[in-house]
Amino acid sequence: MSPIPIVEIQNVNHSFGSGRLRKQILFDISTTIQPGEVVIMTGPSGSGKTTLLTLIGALRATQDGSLKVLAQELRGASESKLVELRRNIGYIFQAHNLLNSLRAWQNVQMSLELHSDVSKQQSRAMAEEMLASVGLAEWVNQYPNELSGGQKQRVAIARALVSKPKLVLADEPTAALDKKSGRDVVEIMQRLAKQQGSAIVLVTHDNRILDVADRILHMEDGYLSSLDVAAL
Ligand SMILES: Nc1ncnc2c1ncn2[C@@H]1O[C@H](COP(=O)(O)OP(=O)(O)OP(=O)(O)O)[C@@H](O)[C@H]1O
Repeated sequence: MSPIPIVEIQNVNHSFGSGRLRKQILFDISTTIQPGEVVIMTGPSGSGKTTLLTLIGALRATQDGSLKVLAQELRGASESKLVELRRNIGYIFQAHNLLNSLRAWQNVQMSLELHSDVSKQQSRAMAEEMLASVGLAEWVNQYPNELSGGQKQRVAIARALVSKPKLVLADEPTAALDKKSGRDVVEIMQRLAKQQGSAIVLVTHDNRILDVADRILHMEDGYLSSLDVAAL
């Protein structure tokens, strides 16, 4: 029996605006993402990548077609279902939104607070362990302002992964990083995804990291196609 897909998208269309200003951005998108898969989405600016990522992340309403995440249909789902689902998704977005008044470990611990089955003591230990696994064992007590861009991004990754989400969505996670930090960051994500059996969907313009992908999806003018990884 094949595993239950993490993401199942069928014939999704998406438009912004209404009336004469209505503009279709996504056209007939279909794809399936399996547990443990690292999927990279590339494509020119404005082609619709972030729109699709936010649809998958239950951050905007699915208008047309079917979009299932962790076997839950998002189209027509109630807000409470969507809130529940979002707890199972790790988000790593470009502006890492760390809270400057909190230490690194507290920023990571925050995302465990939604999980009522974890005690404060446990969640601190889990946060510190996750920071260690992204190479920040010595930095758990620092505030974001005391960290470099690459280190902040690693804190954001630790925060997204500490609750072991089944799905991780990352929008340009390496954009602000130098070559080595960018490489480190995606390799950490890849390793943790494989260990935890999570799926990762990563939007990037950064050609240097394409080799971490199991599959590359290319978006062009709102249409999605698969690129052959072996041919790259
Ligand atoms: N809230 C919105 N209202 C209206 N149009 C929008 C909205 N969000 C995005 N768009 C438009 O949808 C199109 C696709 O945008 P999207 O951000 O998905 O592209 P992208 O491929 O992620 O681009 P980039 O690589 O520059 O981030 C663009 O033409 C954009 O202007």
